[in-house]
Amino acid sequence: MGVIVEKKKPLTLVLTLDEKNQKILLGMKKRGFGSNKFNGFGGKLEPGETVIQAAHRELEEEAMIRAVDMDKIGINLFTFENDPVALEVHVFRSTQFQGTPTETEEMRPEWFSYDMIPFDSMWADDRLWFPLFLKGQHFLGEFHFSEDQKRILEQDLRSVSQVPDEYDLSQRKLA
Ligand SMILES: COc1nc(N)nc2c1ncn2[C@H]1C[C@H](O)[C@@H](COP(=O)(O)OP(=O)(O)OP(=O)(O)O)O1
Repeated sequence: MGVIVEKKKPLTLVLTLDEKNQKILLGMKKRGFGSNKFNGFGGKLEPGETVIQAAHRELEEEAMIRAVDMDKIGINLFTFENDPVALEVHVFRSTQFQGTPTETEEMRPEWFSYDMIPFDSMWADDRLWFPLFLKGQHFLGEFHFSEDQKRILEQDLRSVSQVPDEYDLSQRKLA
């Protein structure tokens, strides 16, 4: 079962929706972790930064847009075979923004219709939690990946009424 997790690293992930036209803004990651995959915009926290501050900053840095609203919709805890550090990814849903999505050093933004989301070119977990996300349902997920980061070996996903500030490792379902 799962892996022994010694610590977790918080990260942000912002997904921007055009609800009127039923479209989602994704970015092709051009470098680093998850490169050559479409994903939302986000990354690590800088020293002294809160999760929400990091979410806004990363969206501005990677897509050149400023979110007007930001709803924390879920947390996904990712573990990998033979790695004691879990990634705690705080997922945000934004429906209004200022500016024009623009290609940056890290990401190439592109809009996709809800029914044409390129799951084959995304992380394997995305097709599992996106349906909850698109419906606006709050969730907590755990995904345990193979060492090569390609396959999900175990997973747990549940709707919650409220998303906690952080993922309580003592409550892990895959422990
Ligand atoms: C493992 O499964 C994942 N699925 C999804 N959908 N997203 C994930 C997964 N693992 C990580 N992420 C997200 C979380 C972040 O938004 C990015 C990774 O951020 P990165 O490591 O690139 O952080 P930066 O601060 O931008 O990195 P630089 O140091 O390169 O600026 O992926």
